Amino acid sequence: MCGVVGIVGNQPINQALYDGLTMLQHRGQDAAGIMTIDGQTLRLRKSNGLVRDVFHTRHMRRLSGNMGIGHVRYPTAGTSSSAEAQPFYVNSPFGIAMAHNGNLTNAADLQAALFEKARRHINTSSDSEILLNIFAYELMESKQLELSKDEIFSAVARVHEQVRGAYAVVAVIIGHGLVAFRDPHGIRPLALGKRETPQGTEYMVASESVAIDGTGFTYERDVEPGEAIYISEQGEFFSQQCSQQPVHNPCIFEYVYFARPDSTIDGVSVYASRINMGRKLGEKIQREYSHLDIDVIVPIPETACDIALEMSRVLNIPYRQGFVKNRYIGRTFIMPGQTQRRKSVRRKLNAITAEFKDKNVLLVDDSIVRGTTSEQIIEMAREAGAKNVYFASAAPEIRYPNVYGIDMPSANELIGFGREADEIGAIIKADGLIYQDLTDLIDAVKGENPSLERFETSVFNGEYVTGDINQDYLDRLDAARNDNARAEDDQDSTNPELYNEGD
Ligand SMILES: O=P(O)(O)OC[C@H]1O[C@H](OP(=O)(O)OP(=O)(O)O)[C@H](O)[C@@H]1O
Ligand SMILES: NC(=O)CC[C@H](N)C(=O)O
Ligand SMILES: [Mg+2]
Repeated sequence: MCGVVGIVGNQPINQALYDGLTMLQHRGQDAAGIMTIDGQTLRLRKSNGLVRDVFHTRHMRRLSGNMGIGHVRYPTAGTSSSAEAQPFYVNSPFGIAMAHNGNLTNAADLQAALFEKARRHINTSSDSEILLNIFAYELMESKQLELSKDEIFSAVARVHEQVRGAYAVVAVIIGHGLVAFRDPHGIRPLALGKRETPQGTEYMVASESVAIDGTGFTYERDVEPGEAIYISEQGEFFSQQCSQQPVHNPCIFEYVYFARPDSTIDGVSVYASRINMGRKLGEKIQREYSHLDIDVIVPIPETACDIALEMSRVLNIPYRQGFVKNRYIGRTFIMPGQTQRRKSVRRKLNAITAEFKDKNVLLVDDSIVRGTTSEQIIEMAREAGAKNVYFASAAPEIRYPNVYGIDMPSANELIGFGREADEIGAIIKADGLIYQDLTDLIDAVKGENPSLERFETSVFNGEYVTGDINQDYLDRLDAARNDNARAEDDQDSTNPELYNEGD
């Protein structure tokens, strides 16, 4: 799940882009990049690493100009090579840079079509470079030396007709302005903000509203599914629905895990939805598991803390922070390899022995994906002296791969694949395992915005909203992107960074 930002200002925006990316760091820890436009020149810095490590003072000085975009990356296609860090750049037409959150499901077909019809070369294995080239190709359709807003919007409409999957995009076009658009299902989030200055209005687009709040902009609204926004260099604002049939299916996993609790996505406060998840899960335990003798509820930091606190209220059982999180270790789930993920759990979380000794503990997490965290945490609770260790997950069993921007490409790597709760419980060695029901999870989010009728819930029920995913597709994805295949790919990925300005 990457994070994107874009700003059209009337003063240098490098610092605001940097600050926005810092507030989106939880969406991608692998690489970061910023591209600005200064007059007729695109200025770039991108590399592997956290935002604070990628941008030093000398890079920030280079990123001049009043308009630009930024990206934090969590790879879901291609490799982790710095050559695939974003934004990507293409020189024709005009000079375009793009940053993308999501994952395309017909990338291979698009790449072949691009070569057939336009002899366009894609230099990396990133789906985002393909998306940029499709957009560039469609902008080429206009034969004028200057693009009108209508030509930009019809180019986005043609992108929607060809591209399948999830994409929330920000792009800048030299001599024109910033374009942002969201796929017709609105799977990945994209928010719009504004800031008034004596020189006029400045605009910001970002994956989450938290980046808008944190940089002194004011959150206005979300970009609609299928909608495109164009803000010219002069600060004129235009928007248009570019899809014939937008159907809103926001990814429910944003609310479970990805997004920060202080963000609002599609009219839903992420924090409030997590409180609702805690309430629903607490009520299920009250209804169906009242025989469990629980002394204490302990969250697995960090995302599950809000959920567990609400469960403690519903169940009237004390909440204790039995694990301390090392604030210098990042999120485990979005790390690129299983070895790294396994090692990180113990480095990241440490038990406070007294909180477990001789107690029956209910551990609470937002989700169980590969089981990396839950298995080790239960072991740690036992080592700390717990009597019985129960485990509750605020998301239902994750049984199916994700193809829309969450790196779960292989069903075999999911602990919930083909297993029922008691089998999963036996593997993670829990004395009891309770999952949220999918209807309750949906109600927890929908309760905050009843106008949301559908969600992207494929990891729980195997229903893929774009309608183009079959078993054959999933088998190919598994073969290409399971952990072993990826380790080999990453070793081979010595591809030079074509457009980077170096260190
Ligand atoms: O079953 P697994 O494969 O271990 O994945 C699920 C775990 O990973 C995530 O935590 P993470 O450490 O990424 O971030 P957090 O600090 O925001 O909870 C999530 O909150 C679960 O704890
Ligand atoms: N998580 C994402 O949104 C990833 C974007 C893109 N597919 C990449 O791998 O770079
Ligand atoms: Mg966690």
